[in-house]
Amino acid sequence: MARILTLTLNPALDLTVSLDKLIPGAVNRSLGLTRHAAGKGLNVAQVLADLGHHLTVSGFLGSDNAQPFENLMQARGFADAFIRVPGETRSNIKLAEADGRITDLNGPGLQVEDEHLQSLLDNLIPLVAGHDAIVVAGSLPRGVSTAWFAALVHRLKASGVPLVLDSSGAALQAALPIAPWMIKPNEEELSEVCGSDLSAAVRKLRGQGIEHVVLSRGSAGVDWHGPGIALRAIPPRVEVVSTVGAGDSLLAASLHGLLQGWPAERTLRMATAVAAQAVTQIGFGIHDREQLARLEAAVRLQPL
Ligand SMILES: Nc1ncnc2c1ncn2[C@@H]1O[C@H](COP(=O)(O)OP(=O)(O)OP(=O)(O)O)[C@@H](O)[C@H]1O
Ligand SMILES: O=P(O)(O)OC[C@@]1(O)O[C@H](CO)[C@@H](O)[C@@H]1O
Repeated sequence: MARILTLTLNPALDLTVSLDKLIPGAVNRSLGLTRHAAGKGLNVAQVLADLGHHLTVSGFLGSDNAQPFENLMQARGFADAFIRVPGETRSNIKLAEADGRITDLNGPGLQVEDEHLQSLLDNLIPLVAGHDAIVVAGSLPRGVSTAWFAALVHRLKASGVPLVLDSSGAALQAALPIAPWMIKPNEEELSEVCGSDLSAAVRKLRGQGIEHVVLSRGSAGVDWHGPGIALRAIPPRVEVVSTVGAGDSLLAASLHGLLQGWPAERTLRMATAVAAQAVTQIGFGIHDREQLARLEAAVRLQPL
């Protein structure tokens, strides 16, 4: 199995509040609260670990509330390469309604100073060569400029290790010209940075050297454009508990199939099933192999 490095510059404690129906401006009675150490790169790492890979996880972590993250890393056997920064890692609030609607309230994140940026580089760059793939995922905390981020992505790409990127807004925009090996935007993220003609955007991105564009389309499924690959996957209907992390699960399982050298159809079928399973749960990872096999059998694939 592969050694994979994930970078979560802006991790979060996900506080998921379950409630029947959200009425903004009213006193709402919740049904329950769950708390997970999370953030896109860490979520990806959990799915990859369940698929048998060895993980190193990096990014910035607030030293005042690092315990849940340290517990996760220890329980999962992740190599901890996070740089500690004074303060608290943000808490992101997810309001999960009974009909499956999710409202995200994501915080801005830690204040990162120049010394922490330097520590991250000093620590991360020597690690890169020992890995088979790098995943850079999520937003940027305060103090991390898009220019610094782009320079980092550039260095990671120059290492020659396959680089996967999942970000949004200005960070995504700044990193696209560097042409990561694979990107996984959702439709909204791609149209925000490339305009509303998504087919033209995908053609342009592929033309500038991005090998795999995995475009996630929520409950409508996934379009995957790659070398000799133009495939759409339509997931089976599932009972939605929380869509948080569905994109991370899709990315992780797609990377798994690619690293295993599987045919595109097998990879996309499995990744779509892993993502569909993710929406049936709060939290991250593959917990029910039988359900996964049933979901896989029910994924429909079409040429694009
Ligand atoms: N209701 C659903 N039923 C089945 N599969 C779903 C559903 N919602 C999402 N998925 C699967 O999860 C994938 C990722 O979802 P989405 O496009 O919402 O990603 P995302 O916005 O990056 O998610 P997140 O950032 O919350 O991880 C979709 O491409 C699809 O395969
Ligand atoms: O604010 P970002 O970094 O864009 O996204 C953070 C986040 O919403 O992404 C994950 C789901 O993909 C959650 O665990 C986490 O709270």
